[in-house]
Amino acid sequence: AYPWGYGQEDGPYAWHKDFPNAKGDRQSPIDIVPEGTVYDASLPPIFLFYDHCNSINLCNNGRSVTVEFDDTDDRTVIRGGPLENAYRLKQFHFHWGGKGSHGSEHTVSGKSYASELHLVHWNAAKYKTFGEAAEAPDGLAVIAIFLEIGDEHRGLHKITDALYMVKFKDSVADFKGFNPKCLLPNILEFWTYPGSLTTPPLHENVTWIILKEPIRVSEKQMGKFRMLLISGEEEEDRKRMENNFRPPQPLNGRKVRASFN
Ligand SMILES: COc1ccc2c(ccc[n+]2C(=O)c2ccc(S(N)(=O)=O)cc2)c1
Ligand SMILES: [Zn+2]
Repeated sequence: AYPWGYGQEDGPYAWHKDFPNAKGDRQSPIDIVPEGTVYDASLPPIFLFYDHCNSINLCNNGRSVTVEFDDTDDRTVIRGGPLENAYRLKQFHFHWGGKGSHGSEHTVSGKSYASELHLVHWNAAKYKTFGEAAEAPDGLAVIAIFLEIGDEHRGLHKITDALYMVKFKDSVADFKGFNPKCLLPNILEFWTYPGSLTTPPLHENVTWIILKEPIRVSEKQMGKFRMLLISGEEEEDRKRMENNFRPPQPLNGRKVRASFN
């Protein structure tokens, strides 16, 4: 398949050549303008049933670092918010910058955050596998959490202390027993809108749920993400994994609803 990335030649501005969805009318991320969102009092709160969740491994796929979950039963699901039924957690991953406060994919009134965490869920009530859901119109729901620089985050330590195990592209390491509930902010107020995957294949089948409250992580913790490489162990020119974010895309009249006033 077309080797896409985030560089000058293979980055977001070139993806349309192999992934026509890139110029679709419901692409993600977007710039969220709070004054332009609609407060929807009928939106139920979002519920994360993560108590029996268990992570399996940590992977460096050359574009991001992901923590994969056992999604063979309904032990780790989200419900409520804009969702018609339960969506099952499949993986989470991050997008980040090279330094400072750039790195998030969604922005709020043009403000970027240092990083953005995506908790990727699939509609297990209607589809049998993630792959099937990933091709279906109501297949995916992603919860996005902004990371800003501040004190170190105790929950994130387990991840940043394990990143050295997956330094190179296509490396995988055991990573069991991690529960991402510890990465949630205190308040689960959110914006929601219909969008897409923010990486190829850019499928336009994602219900986005963006938490308004960021979590704080230290510069040192962010630095450990930037030590990851997009190059494989055997390659001589080592390239860092950083700035793996897609810029905001046209809203095209989509409605962004807010769960709060
Ligand atoms: C053929 O169908 C697919 C579907 C999904 C694929 C994928 C390849 C890479 C990542 N994924 C993903 O699972 C994926 C990609 C992007 C995101 S994001 N950044 O949360 O929008 C979430 C999940 C292929
Ligand atoms: Zn993502």
